[in-house]
Amino acid sequence: MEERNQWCFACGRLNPIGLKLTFREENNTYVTNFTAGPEHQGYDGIVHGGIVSTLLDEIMARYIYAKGGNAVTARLEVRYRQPTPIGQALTVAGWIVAQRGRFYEMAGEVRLPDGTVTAEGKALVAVVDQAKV
Ligand SMILES: CCCCCCCC(=O)SCCNC(=O)CCNC(=O)[C@H](O)C(C)(C)COP(=O)(O)OP(=O)(O)OC[C@H]1O[C@@H](n2cnc3c(N)ncnc32)[C@H](O)[C@@H]1OP(=O)(O)O
Repeated sequence: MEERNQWCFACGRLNPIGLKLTFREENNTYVTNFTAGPEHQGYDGIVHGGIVSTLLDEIMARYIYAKGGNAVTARLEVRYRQPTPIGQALTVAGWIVAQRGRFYEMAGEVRLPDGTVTAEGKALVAVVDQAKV
């Protein structure tokens, strides 16, 4: 991995308050695991919706980044299907739905260990010139 972007809140190795996500690709799907702590909650025991949104944003945009594009999120939609608990190993997955030129239509989800989907994401990810990111 190149040394740029090491302070990314979601994936940077150097960010002391970041989520420090690591990723793998499985069957054309980009995947990370994350266990939220008390510092990530909104209501007691429940992961803050902004953090859930961050997880989905990251998994969808970073998949295109990992494929070599300078990817930015152009649009993000999150459907919170049920509260996401802290203290459980979440699986966050993202995949490509369609490509139109430099725009990728993406989808993603947050799952509990038993497979329950707590949140679904849709995103439009744009590939931009390196000078812009
Ligand atoms: C270390 C790796 C980390 C990776 C994970 C990080 C993920 C992120 O959080 S990225 C940060 C958040 N995102 C951003 O900051 C992006 C900010 N926005 C931009 O840079 C630009 O608006 C950008 C690149 C999306 C599009 O701009 P630009 O390339 O100039 O396109 P532009 O000329 O405005 O639009 C052309 C057409 O593209 C389409 N389009 C452009 N933007 C959008 C959009 N947001 N939604 C839908 N369609 C769009 C439209 O069809 C548009 O035509 P029209 O304006 O007539 O509808």
